[in-house]
Amino acid sequence: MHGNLSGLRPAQLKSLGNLYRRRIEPGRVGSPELARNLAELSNDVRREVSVLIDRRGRVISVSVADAKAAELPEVRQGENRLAGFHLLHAHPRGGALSKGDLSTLFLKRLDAVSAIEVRNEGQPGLVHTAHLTPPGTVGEEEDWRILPPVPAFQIDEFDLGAQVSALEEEIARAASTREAKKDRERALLVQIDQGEFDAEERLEELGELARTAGAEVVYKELIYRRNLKPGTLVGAGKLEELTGRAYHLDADLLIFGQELGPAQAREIEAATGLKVIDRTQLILDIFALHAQGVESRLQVELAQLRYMKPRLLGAGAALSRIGGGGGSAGGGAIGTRGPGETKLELDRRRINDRLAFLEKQLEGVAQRREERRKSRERNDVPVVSIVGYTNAGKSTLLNAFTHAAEEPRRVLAENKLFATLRPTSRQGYLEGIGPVVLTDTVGFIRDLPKDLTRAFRSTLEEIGDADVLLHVVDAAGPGADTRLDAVNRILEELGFVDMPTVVALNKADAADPETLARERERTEGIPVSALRNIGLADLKEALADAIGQVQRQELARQEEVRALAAEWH
Ligand SMILES: Nc1nc2c(ncn2[C@@H]2O[C@H](COP(=O)(O)OP(=O)(O)OP(=O)(O)O)[C@@H](O)[C@H]2O)c(=O)[nH]1
Ligand SMILES: [Mg+2]
Repeated sequence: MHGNLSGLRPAQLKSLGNLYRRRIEPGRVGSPELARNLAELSNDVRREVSVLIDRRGRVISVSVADAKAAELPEVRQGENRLAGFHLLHAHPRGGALSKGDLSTLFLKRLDAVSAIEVRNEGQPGLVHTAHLTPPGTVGEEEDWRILPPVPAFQIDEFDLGAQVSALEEEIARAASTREAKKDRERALLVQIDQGEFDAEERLEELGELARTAGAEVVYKELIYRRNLKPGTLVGAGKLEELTGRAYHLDADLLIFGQELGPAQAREIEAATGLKVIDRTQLILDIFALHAQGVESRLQVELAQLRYMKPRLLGAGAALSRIGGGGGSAGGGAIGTRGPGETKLELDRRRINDRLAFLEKQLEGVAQRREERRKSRERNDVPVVSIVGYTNAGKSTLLNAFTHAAEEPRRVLAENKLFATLRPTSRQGYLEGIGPVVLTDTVGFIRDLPKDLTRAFRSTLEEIGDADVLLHVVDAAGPGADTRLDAVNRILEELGFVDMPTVVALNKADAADPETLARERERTEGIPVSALRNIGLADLKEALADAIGQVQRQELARQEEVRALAAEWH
């Protein structure tokens, strides 16, 4: 027996215990006799009394509590089933199904919930029953259907068994059509707005990230919260609402726009029954999908493991949560994909070994890269590093600049975030300068996850080798200025301050003229379209000027050194 039993007399406890002996006809809500018992008892103890009945008509649990607090076994019958039992309880003060009753029905996937109104003298009055509606119900329909109330002596007339079978069939049918269509994972997106000016843009960007990771975004919401709840960030009520939405939109993935702590993710997952991933996990997942070549794969795996390590510690549940997916970059569920061979199913001890191994491997790769860099330096060819926000058009611009329109010289450019992870250098030519090396590299994003920055350190450091930076901005998308600032902030964090920079306002063909003019004024950038070959001559001229200036400064410096040396001799 469960619930608040304090102050109950032995006789009352005995009567409650006797409820376990009651059996009803399978597939019915209850029997008139059981309804009478419950009403009497509830009246007697002046509290709600609940019984849980399984599909064979047996009472499996008795609680002196309302529906929300009633003891429910923690069984999940699989995605396509209901819980396999229904809740019957008595309201000592009368009244129909409460909000708590209905949300328990929904969240616990009960077969049904029924409330017996208790009249004076403990007589059972009307019985109110509700059951779930099929998933995918849209429009005005609620998550549940409330049946017309019946008097207690007719409680056994409703065919609950038939209703449950029909509903389960419906749920299974929806699931199998979805399976057959091989749909992409359907995701709900949530961005918490704490008053940031770019909250809207962040939600938009989260959508782009989700799309790139292969999810179908079926719902997005900006949730304003001045103060975050420690456990669930948004609070239990909001999570209930999201659970309902997910059910009707047939989604099972919930993506948060902010990084979730290990305990938070687990708590939100437990409350919603959905797979929960955060923005960092999503970005890591995209990197895992796009990683090609030894170095990028090592880097991505390192970043993933570092992110996961604290999330694996001390939690069996978390381990299965993260380890569930496939190991290949192509397959597997979003948030669980890993690069290369390694499945992300390592235990705590092996993680440390693997981390040490990856770090060592990367050191080796970085060293070889360093040697290559040195030999290039000796060549004295000026280097231009193309930097910018992800999807700004860096790779497209490199292709346009180096006339590398054909395979195999063409570098991959596509409408996906983080298409490029590996720095690629191409030889180009600038009038008045001669041959130059142009290097395309991994794109930036605001709040770049720290684990990624660390893992990609050697790749990012190469940016600093450039004589001139070519900062590519997508001038067509919303918030060009925020993205430009975000890139500058990251460059600063990486220690690249005061590097000679030329700004290219790309996608000018698609940009709104007003925005373009404003950005031009603000950044002294040069409008171009890498895709349509517009403005490239101007851009080349600006680059040549910048390189020329760097070279003149370098000459002057060498001159000074020579003069100093001459003085000393
Ligand atoms: N309209 C328009 N689209 C462009 C232009 N330049 C690039 N794009 C498109 O923008 C998308 C991203 O281009 P990429 O060159 O892959 O961008 P990136 O900066 O290398 O992106 P990441 O490597 O993912 O960081 C592609 O779909 C391009 O076709 C342009 O001048 N105008
Ligand atoms: Mg690229």
